[in-house]
Amino acid sequence: MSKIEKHQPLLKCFSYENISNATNEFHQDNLVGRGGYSEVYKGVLCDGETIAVKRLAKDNNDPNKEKEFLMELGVIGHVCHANTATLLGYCIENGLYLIFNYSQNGNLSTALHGYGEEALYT
Ligand SMILES: Nc1ncnc2c1ncn2[C@@H]1O[C@H](COP(=O)(O)OP(=O)(O)OP(=O)(O)O)[C@@H](O)[C@H]1O
Repeated sequence: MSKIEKHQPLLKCFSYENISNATNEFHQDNLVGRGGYSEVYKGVLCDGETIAVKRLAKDNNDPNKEKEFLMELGVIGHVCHANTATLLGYCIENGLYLIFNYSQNGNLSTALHGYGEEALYT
């Protein structure tokens, strides 16, 4: 059992084939956003569920990026809010990936800034 499976037993471990098929091999048409160290792609799973796949940029010069990814997995995995996308799982094949349900509101930051300060307290 991997460290991730041990600490996040409720998260699904996706195969690379699964997320690659869902995003049409990470086609540029499916690119919906860029973060500080990642790219986010929209995808559709076989069962029709729409997902957002956050792909950690391949940058071997910065070991902190992998640490950040694992931290996000740990923190977001426990956050539940109407305006946040739910973390469904991860993939650790051919890179590092976080899989969220696709949210029209984007991510937590977009939701908070988009809806004003009161969103922080509701
Ligand atoms: N679950 C989601 N559904 C739809 N769009 C999303 C989702 N998650 C992220 N995005 C889009 O991707 C963009 C970048 O993602 P995000 O903001 O999570 O990266 P970041 O946290 O700013 O940067 P990083 O995590 O790489 O440091 C967002 O602004 C949003 O447009």
